Amino acid sequence: MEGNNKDLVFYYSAPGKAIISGEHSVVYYKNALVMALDLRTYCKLTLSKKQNGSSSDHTFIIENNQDNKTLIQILRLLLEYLVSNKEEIDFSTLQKQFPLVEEKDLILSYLFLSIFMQIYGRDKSIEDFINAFDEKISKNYIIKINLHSTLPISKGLGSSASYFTALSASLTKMFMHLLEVQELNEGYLKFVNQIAFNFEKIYHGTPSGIDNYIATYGNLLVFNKNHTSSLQIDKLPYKIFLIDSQVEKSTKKAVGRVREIYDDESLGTIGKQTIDMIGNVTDNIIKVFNQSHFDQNQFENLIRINQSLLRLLDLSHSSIEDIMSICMKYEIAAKITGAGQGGNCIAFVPETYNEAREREFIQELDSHGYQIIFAKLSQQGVKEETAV
Ligand SMILES: Nc1ncnc2c1ncn2[C@@H]1O[C@H](COP(=O)(O)OP(=O)(O)O)[C@@H](O)[C@H]1O
Ligand SMILES: C[C@@](O)(CCOP(=O)(O)O)CC(=O)O
Repeated sequence: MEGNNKDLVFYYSAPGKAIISGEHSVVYYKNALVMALDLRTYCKLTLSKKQNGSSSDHTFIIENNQDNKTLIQILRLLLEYLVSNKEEIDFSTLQKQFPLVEEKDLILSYLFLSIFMQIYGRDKSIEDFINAFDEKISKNYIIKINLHSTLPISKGLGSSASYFTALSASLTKMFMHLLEVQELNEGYLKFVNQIAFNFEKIYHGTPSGIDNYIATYGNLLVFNKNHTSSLQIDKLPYKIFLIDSQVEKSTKKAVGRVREIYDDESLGTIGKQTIDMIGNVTDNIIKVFNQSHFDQNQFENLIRINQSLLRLLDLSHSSIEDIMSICMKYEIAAKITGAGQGGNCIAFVPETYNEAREREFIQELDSHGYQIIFAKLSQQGVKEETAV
């Protein structure tokens, strides 16, 4: 927390991710191997004291680089609605209550108030909540939110989780400060991870939780819906190329398609077996990482098998197939990363790969119109940034 001119700044960032193996099967309680990327979403909250006599209309301002927009004043109405409803509210019910509010504004307000209410304490009365909200926040402060990201959005690299995690991290610290809460029962990171997970559900329906987990904790992790562990590896023996298929994808749709195949009795157990095999491939990849000698050949075979299995689940696309055939031509192991049907592919270019051939590979992808991001593993999950 730093500030100029008496403003207080709460500035946090969270990374995106690339799934090395185990997308989709992770939804079915299999292990997944996931790495945090050095591409992040940054959320800077600036808390300024209101001048005497200023109206309370500008409690909440979202600053984008060019575009300044005041969030509509639904916060109080939303707060009244939330505190008067004791059951868990699903987002579609909430949307019906506030039909005139744009989805993204409603999500942001809901996130803001969810964190406020949890930190203030669920056992308080409606009046307590409203008074605390007015006294500690809306009467006294203007909160500016500045968000920016180095992560491509909606491309299978976990932008939504990185966004929710960075935002939750900053808002949590801000409310802890405003409500004079020193510590959270479950601990700060666990709290942030849980909030980000709840908001991922709004976008994705039934997310496994992998994206928010890696955004919170960073590093290279074996993630399972029931447990997680980190893998200690200083450096991958590969350069990571993230290749954008330029095709829009929807995680909800892709996860739904896999569910259809999984549940389709006319297909027998093909769906289930494919998910089991992806789980198996992932466990074998994890073994490769745990061995004292990293067996590149075995790793690359497993990545190719993984891609074939994802294809079986209808997660490919003609552009993805095109990328795969270029990778095959250059003998580079690659697969979809994230939900598939579009978005990004991950290609593993060995550190020892011939440089001239690597340039040709890049040129060929480029000539087909595919953009590449060269990404690195990030050890760090959510972290405080220095305000300038
Ligand atoms: N920096 C950001 N600012 C605002 N919204 C964001 C940002 N990053 C992600 N989002 C939200 O997340 C959605 C993308 O979610 P999703 O399709 O799951 O992406 P990804 O594949 O990157 O995880 C966007 O449509 C947007 O609503
Ligand atoms: C397909 C899935 O395994 C990963 C989705 O990743 P993304 O939303 O494409 O970044 C879904 C999940 O784990 O929730």
